[in-house]
Amino acid sequence: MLSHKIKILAYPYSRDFLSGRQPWRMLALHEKYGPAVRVSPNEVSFASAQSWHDIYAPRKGGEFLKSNWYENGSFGGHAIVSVRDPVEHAQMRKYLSRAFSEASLRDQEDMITDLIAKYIDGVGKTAKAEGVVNLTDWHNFLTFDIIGLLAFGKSFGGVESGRLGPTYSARLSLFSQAFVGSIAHANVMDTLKRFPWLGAVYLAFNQGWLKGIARVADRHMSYTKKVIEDRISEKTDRKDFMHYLLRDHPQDDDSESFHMQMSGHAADLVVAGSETTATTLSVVVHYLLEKPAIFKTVTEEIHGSFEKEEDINATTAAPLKYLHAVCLEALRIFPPLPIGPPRDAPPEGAVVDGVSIPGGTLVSTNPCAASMFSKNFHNPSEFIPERWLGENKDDILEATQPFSLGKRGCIGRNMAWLELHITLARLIFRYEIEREGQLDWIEATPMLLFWQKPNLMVRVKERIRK
Ligand code: HEM
Repeated sequence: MLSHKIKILAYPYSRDFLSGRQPWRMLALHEKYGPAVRVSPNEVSFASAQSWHDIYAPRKGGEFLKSNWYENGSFGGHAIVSVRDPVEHAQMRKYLSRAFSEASLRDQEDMITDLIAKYIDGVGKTAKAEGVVNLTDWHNFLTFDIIGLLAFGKSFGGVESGRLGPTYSARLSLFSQAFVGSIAHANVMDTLKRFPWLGAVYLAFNQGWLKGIARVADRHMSYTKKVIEDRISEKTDRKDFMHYLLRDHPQDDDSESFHMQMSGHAADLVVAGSETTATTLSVVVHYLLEKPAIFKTVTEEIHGSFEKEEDINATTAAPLKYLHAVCLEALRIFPPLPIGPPRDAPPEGAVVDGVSIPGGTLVSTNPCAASMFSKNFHNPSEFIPERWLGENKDDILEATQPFSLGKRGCIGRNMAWLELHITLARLIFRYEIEREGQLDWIEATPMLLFWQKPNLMVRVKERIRK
């Protein structure tokens, strides 16, 4: 039995999920009912620092494993993000870790910086030609290009063309269309699983639509597999992810299952590593434009630290304390992964944040709710980088865990930090940035598994350095 401490709600969880406002509805429920809320018959949502620890950190006894929600995606759940079996995952994580080690990141830094330099130039050129630039697009170009280059051996050509030009549309359009399709598929399947009876009725009336979505997901898989086969047969000494995966993967063969697994990893890396980083970049710029005093402080920090833009690299940008605090605050106020990563309670049950949870119950910590809960942060809707600097007795900082934690925590967080630090430091070093029009970021950003980001229209002008 679920502990008496939590209320049972007749809550239209999946309807909210499809409406795009689910993270904010979850926050409202937590504000009303507390840090543990039972959101569907077999599911409890949490919003506390302790729950992050209890559910996701390594623990003695049975673990909380990824739920069957992860099987909704493509490649049948046998790639790094979606695999559920802990033994299979540990094996994958071990050989993937080498592609994400400090040494590998150093090998990859030049490739990443080269794309960031193209992004910086491209933003300026577009502003000159068109007056305004949509930074949301440019952050997508940049982060998809970086992961494209590292995971597939080919950038999508976004920062080079700066528009849906022939190379870009041929590669990214197909991929992103397929990507969105596969996410929509995952979303619908998730909703149907929660309400099997309703699901059966729904499916009976919507066969064509569902088949359409499944076809797009299939296209995603075939396209990914083709690109990976090209990469596997390419002779190159480029130190991209595939270099390490092909070197360290235990199965040294040319079989269909080997190709499928490499394709699955590459697809998972694109999904996990591009949208999330692009969201953070846009959220940082949005809030800097909202808060001129904060923008001024971070600009002074960057200008006080560098003489030339080329001096900004992973080693020199990482110590910029205020910039780092700005990024942490962006990750708190708008967590890039908007859903609570779902886990099954171990068969013998467990205690999460003081609540007894029976075996098999679906649990998660909701990132938005935990990051914005008034019991965790003072003025939670205010963008205050100072929370992350010096002593802080007002906030429970561990309540926000944008990269999650434990064995299934983000393997790419060092790479994400590298991208955030260099990109933002170089952008702010080179340009004065002004907003064009108005934007309420939270209102304008629905969530459909990933955030559907609004346009971030800005004017940029090269700074004249004294
Ligand atoms: C700001 C940027 C990022 C954020 C906020 C973020 C967040 C997360 C979160 C919350 C998880 C746990 C997901 C879950 O339990 O379902 C995760 C896992 C993961 N992330 Fe990231 N991520 C970011 C960037 C990246 C990058 C750049 C890469 C790769 C290039 C990456 C690769 C992965 C992978 C492979 C996993 C699955 C790890 C495993 O299960 O062993 N992420 N990330």
